[in-house]
Amino acid sequence: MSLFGFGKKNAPEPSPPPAPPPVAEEQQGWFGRLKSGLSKSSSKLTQGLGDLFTKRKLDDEALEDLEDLLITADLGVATAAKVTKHLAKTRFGQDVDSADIKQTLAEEITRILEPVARPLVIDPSRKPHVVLVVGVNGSGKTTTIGKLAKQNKDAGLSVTLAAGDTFRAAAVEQLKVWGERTGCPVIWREDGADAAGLAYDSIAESRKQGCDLLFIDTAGRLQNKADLMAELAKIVRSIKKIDPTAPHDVLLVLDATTGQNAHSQVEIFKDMVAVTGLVLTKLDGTARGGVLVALAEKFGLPVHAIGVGEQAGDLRPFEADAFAKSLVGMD
Ligand SMILES: Nc1nc2c(ncn2[C@@H]2O[C@H](COP(=O)(O)OP(=O)(O)OP(=O)(O)O)[C@@H](O)[C@H]2O)c(=O)[nH]1
Repeated sequence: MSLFGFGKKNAPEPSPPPAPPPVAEEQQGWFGRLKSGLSKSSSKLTQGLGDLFTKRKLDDEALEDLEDLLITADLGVATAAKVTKHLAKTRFGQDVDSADIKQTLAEEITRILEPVARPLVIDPSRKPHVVLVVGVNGSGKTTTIGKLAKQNKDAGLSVTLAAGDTFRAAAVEQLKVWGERTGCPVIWREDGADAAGLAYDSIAESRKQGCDLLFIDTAGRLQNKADLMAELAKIVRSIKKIDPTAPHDVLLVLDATTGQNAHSQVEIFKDMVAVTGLVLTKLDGTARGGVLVALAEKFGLPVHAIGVGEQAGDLRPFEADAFAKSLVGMD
């Protein structure tokens, strides 16, 4: 069973996987990494809460201060209003301290995140299950593909990578490095080749090889929105010519350090292509991790995975409760 929750049918007998670490140890390790990854985001909130609520009556002024703090922590106006409204209903007039607020905050954030915390489900019987990966330059698309390829390969699936960013030789090279690292074949063309043609060929080739899962990387030049839109539309048309049911997933990779700018990226890409889910990267390098909560509240798109570092193990399925607790700095 993969970390990303798929089942495998008609597979050749896999070699026995290395013994996994005990579940508790493994989860603790990830929770520790998640917590330290989100420490910049959580310390902003924790410090703010500590300053506001040493011991304080929850009156209108306190609620207003809290709402402002949540907005500055990138949780978004709607989420901040929702959380403070809930607190006003349940605790108004009571003496509260920062631990009380953290607890309630974590519960509210979990409630908001739970509906969007959904793993990427791969159906290997599609041969291949096609995942188109989109996002602006530098958001972490190629790295995310590499990490997902490794995890799925380790789980026993055959995985192919297609270097659809045919404009940047460096992007193709980077994907080839991940291909070598993970032992996954990479389908690529010379600079400037037609990305839509490459996408078509990569499905044909994956079919021929009986490959379970295909990731198609794309260029993300937002400098010219019309060109990018035309290119993505052409890629999707081309994919559908060979498999009308594909792409089976369209992942939008967002760099969390861009904070509120992530909202406009979702709007723009949703206009261009039918985005089915999000991956948020670089949550380790930012104090703006709260933006994930605002995105969940606003768009309701599934968040499949989050990245808290550059190593393959630093991308994991998104879990609402662990994220909420880490974000508010709880153990
Ligand atoms: N700290 C940190 N760095 C990350 C994470 N994910 C990706 N990166 C780094 O971000 C940089 C950009 O990632 P890429 O995968 O090249 O991004 P891209 O979207 O493919 O970029 P283009 O190829 O320019 O379109 C690389 O240096 C990655 O190592 C993460 O979760 N945390």
